[in-house]
Amino acid sequence: MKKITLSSGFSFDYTNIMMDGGVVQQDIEESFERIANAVKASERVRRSGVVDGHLSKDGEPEAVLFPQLPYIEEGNINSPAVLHRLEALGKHAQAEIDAVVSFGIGGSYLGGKVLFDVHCGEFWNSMSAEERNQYPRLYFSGNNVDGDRTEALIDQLCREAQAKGGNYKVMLIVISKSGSTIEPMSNFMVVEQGLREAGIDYEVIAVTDPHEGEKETLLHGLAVEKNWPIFSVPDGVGGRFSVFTEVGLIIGAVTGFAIREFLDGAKSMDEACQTGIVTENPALMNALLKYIAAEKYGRNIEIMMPYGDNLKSLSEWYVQLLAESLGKEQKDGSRYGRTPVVAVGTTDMHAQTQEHQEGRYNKIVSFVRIAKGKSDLGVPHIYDTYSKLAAFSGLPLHTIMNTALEANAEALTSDNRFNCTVELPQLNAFHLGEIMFMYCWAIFYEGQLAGVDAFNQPGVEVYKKLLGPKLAAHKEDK
Ligand SMILES: O=P(O)(O)OC[C@H]1O[C@](O)(CO)[C@@H](O)[C@@H]1O
Repeated sequence: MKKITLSSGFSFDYTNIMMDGGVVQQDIEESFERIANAVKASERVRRSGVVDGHLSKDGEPEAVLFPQLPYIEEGNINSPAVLHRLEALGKHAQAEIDAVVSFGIGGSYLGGKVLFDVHCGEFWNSMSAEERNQYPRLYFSGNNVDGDRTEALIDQLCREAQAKGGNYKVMLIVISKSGSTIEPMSNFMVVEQGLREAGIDYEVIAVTDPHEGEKETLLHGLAVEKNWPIFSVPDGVGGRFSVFTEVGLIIGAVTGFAIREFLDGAKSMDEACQTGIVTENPALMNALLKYIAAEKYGRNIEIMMPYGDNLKSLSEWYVQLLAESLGKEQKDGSRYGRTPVVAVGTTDMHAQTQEHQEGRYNKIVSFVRIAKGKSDLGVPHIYDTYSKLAAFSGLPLHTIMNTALEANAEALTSDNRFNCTVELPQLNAFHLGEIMFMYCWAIFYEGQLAGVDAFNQPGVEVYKKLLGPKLAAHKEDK
């Protein structure tokens, strides 16, 4: 068995990548120089925030500061004062706010959504205030520009206001690093207008980078003008790494999620990911095997497949992290990239697994397994006269889910289909911090191995340049 297990119980099992017909020891040995360079680069970024070759959108050298995020220290991005301010906001939300609407897209949405799903689950907004421990309902918006959804959201807020019959207050949290992204800003304006027209009381909080290059960001300027409280998307932390900053933590704070435990988990993972011994460093091993699997064995698609409904957004978060970080030009002018695919077990065993099992040999399936579920609900023995139902009666649902994962992994392995499994002892804030930070480091290491700048995203500017004039033309038509 090939597995890295940390003292927390977190493990990364890569047996089914290094199986017969898979990545071999020699592949790893041939990468020793690259590995040593990647480790050196990781030491450098920790020490000085410098990643060789990384430039900002404006072509200026830019610091990379995600490694310091787990550490709550004076002078750090997450200082004690930052945490206290978030906690105070949480208390304020608990005492005075009925519903929060969080506007954001990409890194300004996906991480917060993971925290929400894991902590609150699907039915949070239907629970009573008491069941929510007085924390507000929470809705996301600005993750698209779909007027139908936004109108339905305003209708929902109006219904809630009416049902409460007075004293109903909404908090609008507008999150955008660049401060002018179309999706969150347009939806924010529409919802704000909707609340005004409905006479619903609201307050606004801005989460943004104060400046982009020399210039103040639009959202920052607007917040100053309107006197809205401002939280920050810090310089040196790209959106897809920002779940460990106020961007993600603010969603945790207003819902009562254990943000300190989350950062603790990240810290514990950070410590594990510092060693240059590949067989002890889960992020480095992840990066290395996936890089070799793509470059030498053509496995350049990654199916991210956690088992559990509340983990679908983890898969979506990972998609941005992988795609935006690594899908780009390499230093030598060639191209790199592994295509990420969102999947959830067991659901997608009935939708995607056919292709994983019998399609092209071009993918890795990355499973995430939660060893112990929160619920111990089991299937009752009420139809045991039907042998097909008796076959699983008496079993906890969680056992059925995890056994399905094992069967899936075994089936894939039987036909040389690469797969690996991250296991968390349970799904809590600490282990969530561990797994999310492990993937941040894995992406860093893979960027180094592949020779790409994992911290820019120049490719997204191309369509943006076309979109501006197209929207302007629509305005002229009017
Ligand atoms: O936080 P912002 O600046 O609104 O950007 C949202 C997302 O859009 C992107 O810039 C891509 O267009 C992502 O990198 C980012 O996470």
